[in-house]
Amino acid sequence: MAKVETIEAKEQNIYSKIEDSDEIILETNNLKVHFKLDEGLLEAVNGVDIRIKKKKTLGIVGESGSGKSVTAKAIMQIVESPGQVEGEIKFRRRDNTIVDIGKLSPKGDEVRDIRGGEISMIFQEPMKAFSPIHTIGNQLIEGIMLHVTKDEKEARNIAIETLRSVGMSNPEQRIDQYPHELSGGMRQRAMIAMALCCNPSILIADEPTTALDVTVQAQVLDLINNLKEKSGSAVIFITHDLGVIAEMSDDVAVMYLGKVVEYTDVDTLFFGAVHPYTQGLLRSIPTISLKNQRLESIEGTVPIPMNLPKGCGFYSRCKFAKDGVCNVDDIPLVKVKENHFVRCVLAKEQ
Ligand SMILES: Nc1ncnc2c1ncn2[C@@H]1O[C@H](COP(=O)(O)OP(=O)(O)OP(=O)(O)O)[C@@H](O)[C@H]1O
Repeated sequence: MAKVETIEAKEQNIYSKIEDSDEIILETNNLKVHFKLDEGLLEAVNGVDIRIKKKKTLGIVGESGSGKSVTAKAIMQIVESPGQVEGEIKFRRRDNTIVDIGKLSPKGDEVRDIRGGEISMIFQEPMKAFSPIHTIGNQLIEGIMLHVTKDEKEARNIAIETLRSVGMSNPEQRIDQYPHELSGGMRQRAMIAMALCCNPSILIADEPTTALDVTVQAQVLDLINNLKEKSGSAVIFITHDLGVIAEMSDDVAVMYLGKVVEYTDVDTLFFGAVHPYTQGLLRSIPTISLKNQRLESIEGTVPIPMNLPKGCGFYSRCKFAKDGVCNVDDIPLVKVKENHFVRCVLAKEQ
């Protein structure tokens, strides 16, 4: 087992920084999103550091409630009230200037310019992305005219070509249809077209295939992979499904209770995971060789991130948890080897 360096990751400057690497297009540093509720302070995202690299996909995986979607919403500056965002969200704009999205006004011009134009998002449910009272074309053209060209005819042509590129048949006619007139798979394609029509530097896909049947799911995943190759965009792919992570990701951040608990490249994740939570997720994937055996699942559920005790967030569900060791202080993310970081005090013993 690799030797664990027990110095806090950040102190060692384990990640290269956006200023030092042309490869990095977005980085978050100590990103926090808290909701002040009547019941107490809900710490949905609690100190997340991620790096998004050009032409690469970062998969974010974890069970429901681990803070994946709220992390994405913070990057887009679309966290609902009463959410408060803290920490840095440094983004390399097309002109190579670096802005801290977290410091921009969520309703200001610069955020609007970035959102939809340079960073765009696709959701699980396409009806969320479309207005039901306007045609697909009107909605695509509006975005293109805001970010790409003021010429309506040119914008319509770009919209048609983008619909064609995502595999929409008959785009010249489909463009004038309303969202409810399209099938689920076609609506998903239209939403991807809307996200891509301005050629974003980053595409955030939040469980984009969960609601689709298996064949359409595979087509949509292929589409995202192909478009990444063609357009050079980076992708943040959010899912609870490790099978999809294997297919889509270059790097992976495993999230639990608002924190990244393991961060590494996709091969190391599948063949050398160290965190007990990641290992539990891996044991719950069905495989052909395990066809007749019971799958293990991680007992219990992700707690609500409110009034949390000190120590490891996974303590209450961890098979290896040690009283007096894991429940004393907050656990830092440590480097186990190059490009592999784990938040577990027992990582060394495993
Ligand atoms: N608008 C909000 N107000 C209050 N709490 C919220 C809000 N949005 C999210 N949360 C809480 O923040 C935590 C993280 O939620 P989030 O949606 O990011 O989880 P997730 O990992 O994306 O899960 P899922 O896969 O179910 O979407 C959860 O406890 C959730 O209940």
